[in-house]
Amino acid sequence: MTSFRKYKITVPCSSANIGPGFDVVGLALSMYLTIVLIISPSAETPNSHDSFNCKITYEGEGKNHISLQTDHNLITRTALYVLKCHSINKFPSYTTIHIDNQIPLGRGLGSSGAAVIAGVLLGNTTGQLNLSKDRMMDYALMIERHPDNVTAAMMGGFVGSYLNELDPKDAERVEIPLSEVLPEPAGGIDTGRQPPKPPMQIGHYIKFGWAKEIKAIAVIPNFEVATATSRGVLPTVYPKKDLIFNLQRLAVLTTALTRSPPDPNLIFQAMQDKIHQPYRARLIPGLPEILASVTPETDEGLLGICLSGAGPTILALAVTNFDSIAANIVKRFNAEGILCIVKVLELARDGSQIQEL
Ligand SMILES: Nc1ncnc2c1ncn2[C@@H]1O[C@H](COP(=O)(O)OP(=O)(O)OP(=O)(O)O)[C@@H](O)[C@H]1O
Ligand SMILES: N[C@@H](CCO)C(=O)O
Repeated sequence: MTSFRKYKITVPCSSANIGPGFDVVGLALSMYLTIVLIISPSAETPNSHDSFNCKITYEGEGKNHISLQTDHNLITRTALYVLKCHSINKFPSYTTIHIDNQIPLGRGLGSSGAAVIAGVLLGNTTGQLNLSKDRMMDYALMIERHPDNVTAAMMGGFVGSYLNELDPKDAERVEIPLSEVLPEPAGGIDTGRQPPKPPMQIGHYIKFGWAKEIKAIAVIPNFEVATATSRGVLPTVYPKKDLIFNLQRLAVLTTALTRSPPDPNLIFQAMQDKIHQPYRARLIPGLPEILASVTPETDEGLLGICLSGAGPTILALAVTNFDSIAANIVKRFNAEGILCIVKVLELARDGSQIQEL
């Protein structure tokens, strides 16, 4: 019989790209997705758990539209994928999952990356699989195929990562619940076959330093841009000069952000991008004007400014004057008729955590 077990899973939000590092760098920040997991020998009420032995409750961002159905919800679909790779088709009876999500959805703050990481941790814990964080990353990378958000959310801090190329046979298996095909449950299809275990060490990462005085101001508009849409507007081929532009800046940026005191002139220029932000401007009213007009000259304390992940959130890195920098960005969005909320966030150094309660 199952013994009573209770855990808390905590996963930070993340901001990917930081200007030139498209699909390469991610920054874990202090806003969290939290799950309280209870595995109990009995159910409080009869029939409260579904055919996967699971009951989900939810509060916070997405409360009114995130599916609580175990085979649709990204967190539990991911956990089921991890379990099925180990020939386990259900959660242990009776599993109750309470999700508290503070990360706004579809705003460029890594909500799906956090959900995928939470799901992998959930699968590992419920299946008692004892996977290491490095091995769990392989599962996360099979689902979210760009490593920037998931690596930051799992490992914490400011990270750079690259992926090994997947064998097309592994990449195309329909049992894998790809995060960007949501909300349609087109991935994670139950074919009766065991899904493929990910190859070992799909991803490789390195944690950079981070100057302790730098905080991240997230200006979060009140509309969503799905990552799939925001990737859909990008070209498939780039001019060589634009790639060189980004590579030069990224090489400087990863070290510039470790230096105390940080140099605003170096960082502001090193956060410029020609690979994704210009193309995404048509999805985000006011974006080019905001990125060009909020500078270290106009706003003392500002180091650099960029689109957070796939947008529409604007991320400003700064050392002082957080409120006035935020107000300046909000004012420019307001002029486009867009309301925003603001969060001043710290680096989340530790990444995802699981704690037995
Ligand atoms: N806590 C959650 N529980 C279940 N599903 C979630 C959760 N958070 C996000 N998702 C799923 O991920 C989708 C948002 O993912 P999307 O990749 O479009 O944006 P994002 O991850 O917030 O932004 P970005 O990837 O640019 O940082 C949501 O619409 C939802 O389907
Ligand atoms: N690097 C990704 C992050 C969003 O998930 C992008 O910009 O599309």
